[in-house]
Amino acid sequence: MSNINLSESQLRVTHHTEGPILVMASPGSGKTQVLTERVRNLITNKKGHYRVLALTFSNKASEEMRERLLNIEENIEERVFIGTIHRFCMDVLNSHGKFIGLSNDFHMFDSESDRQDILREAFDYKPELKEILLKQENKQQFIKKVLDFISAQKRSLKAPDFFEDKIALNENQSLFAELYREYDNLLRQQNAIDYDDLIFLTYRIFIERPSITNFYQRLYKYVCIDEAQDLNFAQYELIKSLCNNGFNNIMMVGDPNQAIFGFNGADSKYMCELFIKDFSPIQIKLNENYRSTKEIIEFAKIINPTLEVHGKLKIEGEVSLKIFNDEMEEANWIINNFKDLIENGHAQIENKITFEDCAVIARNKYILKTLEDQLNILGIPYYTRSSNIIDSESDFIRCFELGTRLIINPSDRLHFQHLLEILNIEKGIEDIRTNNKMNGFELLNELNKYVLNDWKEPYKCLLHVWEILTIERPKFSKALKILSDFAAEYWSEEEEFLFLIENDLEMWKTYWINYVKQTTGDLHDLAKFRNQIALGTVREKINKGIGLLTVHASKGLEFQVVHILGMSDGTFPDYRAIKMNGKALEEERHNIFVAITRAKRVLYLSYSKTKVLPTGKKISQSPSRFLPSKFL
Ligand SMILES: Nc1ncnc2c1ncn2[C@@H]1O[C@H](COP(=O)(O)OP(=O)(O)OP(=O)(O)O)[C@@H](O)[C@H]1O
Repeated sequence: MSNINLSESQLRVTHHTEGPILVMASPGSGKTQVLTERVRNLITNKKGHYRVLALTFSNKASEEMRERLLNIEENIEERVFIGTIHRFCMDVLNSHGKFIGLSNDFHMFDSESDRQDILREAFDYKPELKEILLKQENKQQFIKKVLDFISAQKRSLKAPDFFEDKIALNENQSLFAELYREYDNLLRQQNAIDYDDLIFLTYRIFIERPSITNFYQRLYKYVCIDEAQDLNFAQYELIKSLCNNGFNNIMMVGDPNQAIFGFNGADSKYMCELFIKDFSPIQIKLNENYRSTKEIIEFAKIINPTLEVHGKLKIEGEVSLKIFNDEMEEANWIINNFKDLIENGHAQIENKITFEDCAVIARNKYILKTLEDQLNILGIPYYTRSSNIIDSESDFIRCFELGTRLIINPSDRLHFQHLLEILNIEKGIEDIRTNNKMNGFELLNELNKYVLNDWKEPYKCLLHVWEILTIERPKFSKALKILSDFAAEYWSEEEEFLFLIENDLEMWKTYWINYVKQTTGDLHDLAKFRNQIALGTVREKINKGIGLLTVHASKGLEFQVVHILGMSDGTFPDYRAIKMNGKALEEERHNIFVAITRAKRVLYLSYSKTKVLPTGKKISQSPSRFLPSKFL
């Protein structure tokens, strides 16, 4: 049991067991807290062989919930699935993907560049399509447009064949529909799926295979969904398809004022309107704020006048606006202020302040660049929370990584091509390319014949390692040790090169350790490991130093001191949203609302009167329209 005394309304939520429930609550009111406590109650108080499905919005939120629950029992995973909706879908597809034609060892093409390469291949496939691409003035933009279209279709749960009998399509729509079909065919030929497929294909399983849906309903007696205001159509329909046939122990928790994923098709109407219409849940509101000081809550009310919230902290706190001449002055002030707070403390914060208590939040990561550069120069610790998949930086480990992809999935032509590019092999491999009878290791072994001088020795080591990963159960740590020993000797004179390799190996070691921690002994499997990397669940969790966060990455977090920089019109709110107005501008208001409500005690906001654009042009800036006039 946690040592927090829950309020009466919070207890109503945590003690609720049967039937649907909707908890709509403001920032800092304890949504995550009650969700975790309810899961704890469900798994400790009830008897029977069921599990709880707790779906969170980010890996970070799952980790937090898992950590809070770990003190109940060690094998918490046996009683509850805690993870993102994408991770849950990955599990369903791993177990039941074959019922909709996926092979057991399917692979996820996780990066945007992989998707672009597949689409380029689709253009190459038919001369008439290639011609259309060649005619485009901005090919990159066109490719992006097609990929956005494909994503949008998958998010609307429309398969390529949806367009087949549609006579009314215009020329452009027919072209995009054809590209969608080709793109999906190419993915499947390579035994791969993309990120959007996770939801879409799982939805198909639940719709097309009632016996599987029924199995999940019996397994998971209770479904809990955090940050439900950010569900999109496909995610909502997926949850609904899982909870059909009278299964209704579903809980949604969220705050419509914090809906900030509109660009992803998310809309709080799925929680606020459709969930109510489809499930008739009991509704509980939590309106007490346990996080922030009075001044911060007052400021949040100015940004969002509809906010009904009662602050529980008696402390005043501080909110102030700083105006600077340029971005460099702004960055230096932030750094000096943090140094001062750490050295001398703050009247509104009783304990000593550490770098980890402080965060800087911006509308997007580019706004943080000047500050990040300065922190690097001064050697001040900071971390960012990027959602990007990090590739190995050294060619040697990148080859290792690409080879392991081929071991998992020999049909993966895309990454085979990337491997050829690094090894600089252009000719002579047609017979390997077209031979689809070889397994991954045989393919890599065959490639050995074509490896050129500089790569001969390193490739021999790679082959040895790949063989270990193929014939034994994956001894991943042993493989990394062999690579490390080889590199230390072979590149002993090339310090810089060796440094990159060691860094990459360190990263892979962490990934593997985190993966092993998350799975039970005999399930370790290279394909599943690769897919967890793609989902970001095994990434290194760094939170040492000052947090440098975008608004989206700051979701659900809290800090003693928050500094929001770049508070100029056009930056925050973003100029595109200003142009679009309406819903887009309203979502910007949600963004600023999320950012300010991360602060517990002290909140600084700032903007600079001038800014230098990437073109080198200097422009002047005016304060954000969201800043209250009493501040200016
Ligand atoms: N009853 C309570 N008494 C004291 N502290 C509480 C109580 N409920 C929650 N808290 C604390 O308040 C803070 C905010 O809680 P939590 O993160 O669960 O809020 P939230 O509603 O999920 O916030 P947000 O939507 O802004 O992310 C946490 O530090 C939590 O431990």
